[in-house]
Amino acid sequence: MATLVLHHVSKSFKKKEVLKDVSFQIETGDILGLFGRNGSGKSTLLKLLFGNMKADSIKVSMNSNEIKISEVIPKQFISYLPQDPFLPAHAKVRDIIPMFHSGEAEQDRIFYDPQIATMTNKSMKDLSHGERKYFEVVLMSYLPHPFLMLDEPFSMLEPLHKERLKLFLTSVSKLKGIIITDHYYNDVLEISSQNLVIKDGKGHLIKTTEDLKKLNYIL
Ligand SMILES: Nc1ncnc2c1ncn2[C@@H]1O[C@H](COP(=O)(O)OP(=O)(O)OP(=O)(O)O)[C@@H](O)[C@H]1O
Repeated sequence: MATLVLHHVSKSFKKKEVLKDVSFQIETGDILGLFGRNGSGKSTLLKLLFGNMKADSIKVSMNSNEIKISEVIPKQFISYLPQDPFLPAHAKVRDIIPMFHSGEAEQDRIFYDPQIATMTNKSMKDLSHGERKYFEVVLMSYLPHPFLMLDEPFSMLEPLHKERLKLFLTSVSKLKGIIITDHYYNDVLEISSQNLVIKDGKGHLIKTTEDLKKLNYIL
């Protein structure tokens, strides 16, 4: 069982204060849904936590010990799927799997996933947006990191892939804590155990779609 606590993160871009005060705590077994309108700071929050963008202030604890953000990647605390493509365009799916997973069992799980088995000979550039997303999520999910952050994993997925991915992420969450930000809020709410809306730079814990209305995320 692992616990990740983010205390009071803040970030401004020049005079624009995007995040003023956002905190949360997640544990193995949790799926945290992260919502907010376009430009509210969701992707920024994930980048600050991963360490590929510098926060103005941030405090993170892992299992009650404060950690440095610079430790997140080398110590394999959190894996992160960014919104934009990050895998080499000309590399084939079958060659990418062993780049991320040296264990035979993990490789086989990914190779023999029914959706991925049909694309192993294709290069990343030849996958559709939905095929690429599905592959990236599965690739990241089998990493050993106790926490996983997914930026828009459901974007452009066909309904069948989306349903499969929800089942898959629910099973992955038994072994790790997951943070998902996605505007497909109904899909996220279906599998999440906690939900946070970022509005005016602050985090608001919510429970229902009614709360999303109150925070002007939906009508
Ligand atoms: N590197 C940067 N330099 C300047 N401003 C930035 C930078 N990155 C993000 N921003 C600004 O910070 C704000 C938050 O951006 P962010 O991408 O985190 O929003 P988001 O909530 O993920 O939005 P969306 O739902 O559209 O993906 C936006 O106004 C954006 O323009």
